[in-house]
Amino acid sequence: MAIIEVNHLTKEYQLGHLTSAKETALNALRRLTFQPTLERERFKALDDVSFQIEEGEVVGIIGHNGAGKSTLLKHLANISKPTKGEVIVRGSVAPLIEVGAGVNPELTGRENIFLNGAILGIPKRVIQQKLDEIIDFSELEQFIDTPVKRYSSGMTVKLGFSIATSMEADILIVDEVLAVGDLSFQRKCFDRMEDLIKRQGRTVLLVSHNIRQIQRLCNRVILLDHGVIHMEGDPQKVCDRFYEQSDKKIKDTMELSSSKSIGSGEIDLMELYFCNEFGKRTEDLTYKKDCSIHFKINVIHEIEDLTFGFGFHTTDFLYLTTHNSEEQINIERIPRGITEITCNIKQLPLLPGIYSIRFGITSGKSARTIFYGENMKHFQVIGKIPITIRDGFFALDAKWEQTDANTAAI
Ligand SMILES: Nc1ncnc2c1ncn2[C@@H]1O[C@H](COP(=O)(O)OP(=O)(O)OP(=O)(O)O)[C@@H](O)[C@H]1O
Repeated sequence: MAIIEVNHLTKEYQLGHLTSAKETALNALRRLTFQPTLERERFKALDDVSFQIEEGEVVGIIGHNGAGKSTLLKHLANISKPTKGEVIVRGSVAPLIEVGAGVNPELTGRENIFLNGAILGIPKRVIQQKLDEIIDFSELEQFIDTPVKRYSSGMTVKLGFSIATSMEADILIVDEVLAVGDLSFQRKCFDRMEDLIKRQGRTVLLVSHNIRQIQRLCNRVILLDHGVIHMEGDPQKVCDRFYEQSDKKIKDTMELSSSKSIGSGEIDLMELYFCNEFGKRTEDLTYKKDCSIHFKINVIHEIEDLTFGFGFHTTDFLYLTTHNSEEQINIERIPRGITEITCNIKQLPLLPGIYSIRFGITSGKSARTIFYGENMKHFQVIGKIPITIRDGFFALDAKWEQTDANTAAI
């Protein structure tokens, strides 16, 4: 029998408040005249969600902000009640939801350890045995007899995590906590989670925006989108879908963002577009395929000795290429009117993701700026790459070889 069963779970919240004096007065009048009052708009944070989790499974829940992840965990931890549907949990739950959840601010760290143990039905004697280890892991020896309300949020999470992961509940529910606290503590938490999962075979539900962590720790992933299960199953496939969704979202919002440019007024950039390896206009470039970038300019005054350059940058302005080497071209003279300058790129080395372009034109040895713009055009690089090279921006065209084999040393 599944350890967790979620059947047609729906959670509705009410949107906004009836705060305006007019609305309040109108409702009073309606009540007096026995008419129905104005209702606040309702919306579904979870909409008919069903799934099951077997004992020993490690399930990741991912999705964009507001997708319903925390709401779902709160129902599993019995902190929230469904509007419709049911949640069946066959075992004890150690929830680590929201900073400090499960931790009472009025009590000291030590008292909280006993309180949490008692809630999970763990005998005092057993908690006593675990006490040193919990305090040691939390790195809070000095403050363990201080009320938690005097702790920083990072300290509260350290305490909460140490308690939740030491109590040996059947199910551990963790919301985003691995991203809190200092880096060395995050590392420790991650190692402990791996230990709980791999060595102890605990059932774990994990919410995180750190998709890499989810992929590494979980054997199943649920992708939530606007309160419904968008996809569920193999971590790599589901996380790939999430990356695709995120890339598209960034691209959609990017197209609305404006570019920044300065210029002397002698030249205008009229159009910037890409072509694929077959010379066809495209919005998306493909990793490791040839492509070209086309700059259509309007020369208002004839200028001599021009240098054109461009570079790629990330959407948060990390420059990935300089624009003073191969990305440059010198042109002696361009007449007035519309001209197109094209740069051909062999086997685009940018890894799949969203990028943008900066573009500049200078004149003469002094490199007088004629035009310079950043964020001129956002584009997506697509292509299949192994999941292991998801981070970084470039793939080097490199080959390994063994250049020396010294067998004598063995
Ligand atoms: N108590 C509440 N009252 C009203 N709306 C709420 C309440 N709690 C959550 N919501 C709304 O429900 C939706 C889902 O919220 P939830 O916190 O579950 O999302 P999430 O996927 O965990 O998001 P995030 O990644 O930002 O933490 C959001 O639109 C949120 O504003």
